[in-house]
Amino acid sequence: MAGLDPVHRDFFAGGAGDERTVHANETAFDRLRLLPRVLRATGVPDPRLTLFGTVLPGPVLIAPTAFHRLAHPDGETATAHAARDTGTVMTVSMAATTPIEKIAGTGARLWFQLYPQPDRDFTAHLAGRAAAAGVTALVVTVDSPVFGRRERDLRNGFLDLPSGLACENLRDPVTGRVRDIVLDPSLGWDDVLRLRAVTRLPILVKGVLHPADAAEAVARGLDGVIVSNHGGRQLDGAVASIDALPAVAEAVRGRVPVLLDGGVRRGTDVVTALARGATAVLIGRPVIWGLAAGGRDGVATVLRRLHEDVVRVMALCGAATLAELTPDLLREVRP
Ligand SMILES: Cc1cc2nc3c(=O)[nH]c(=O)nc-3n(C[C@H](O)[C@H](O)[C@H](O)COP(=O)(O)O)c2cc1C
Ligand SMILES: O=C(O)C(=O)c1ccccc1
Repeated sequence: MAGLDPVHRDFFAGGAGDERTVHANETAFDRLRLLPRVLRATGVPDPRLTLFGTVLPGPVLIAPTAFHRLAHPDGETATAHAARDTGTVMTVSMAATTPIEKIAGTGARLWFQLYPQPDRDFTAHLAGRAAAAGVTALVVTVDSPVFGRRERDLRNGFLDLPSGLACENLRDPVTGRVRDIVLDPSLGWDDVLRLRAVTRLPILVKGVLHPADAAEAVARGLDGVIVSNHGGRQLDGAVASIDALPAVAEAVRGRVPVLLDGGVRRGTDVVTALARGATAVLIGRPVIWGLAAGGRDGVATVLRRLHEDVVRVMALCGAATLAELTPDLLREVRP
């Protein structure tokens, strides 16, 4: 195995500023301890859930991450094969280095993430292209009016993909050239809602931390909320995802699914997030590390181990189903 180029490792691992939020996403779980129930005769727990009408084998999905071909030559195709092998959903990044049609050829369940582009026609084209390829939901990332200041990348001079790799889904249908991703500080709710007119797919907003924004998303008829600080890569100093979750779940009141990403590494983290009100979780970096270490099989191993761990932790907590993961199973302790 070639191993990751240290510059690319920094791109994947790193975050904004002092990486306080990167760190906080993981350490915030340390303050939350489980209060297990006993003698509940659960048998083997059932970790399945239904999301947008589809039964998934468990509550762990793949978060959108850019540039998989920097981690492994098979790139997003390998990740998608692993998603297919395990039955989970892969959220394909707008910054994928493989065309969505090729990723869809694996037969995996896919969602597609996008940043609405100032060129509205191109955004509509992209949503239509993803839908035509067979994705079953759109994820609109709303925490990126500008790029976070990623100091590792600045130090390393990592600015762009090496030649031979490109954001294949940004190919202009007319010119055939790959467009640059434009982050748009003028983006508003109306820009997200414009996607409603071009697709019947469920639309989730990703990157919500404030409960008022979650309430707004529901009020505007969006289909799901992803509590996320972009893995600490955007606003350094933003609250850890798991700490933003309770207020968001309270604001949403079960009207739409509330997903969470950021710092989820173990079955205990998954169970903690669900007990705090998440419907499901997504993982970002663990997928990249599995991909870099072993391609399709590496990602499948990460997904399978986490899945098995979730089932074990459910059993140890006395929970037969995900619905039994409730806030009474948690205690907050002093660090
Ligand atoms: C290398 C990398 C690339 C990412 N690219 C995207 C992206 O293209 N679009 C997006 O919405 N989020 C992106 N994210 C954020 C992830 O979707 C997710 O929010 C985050 O990785 C979750 O935290 P975790 O890595 O601690 O699991 C990226 C994260 C990483 C680490
Ligand atoms: O790295 C990221 O977090 C990210 O979102 C991204 C988006 C577009 C291109 C490269 C990275």
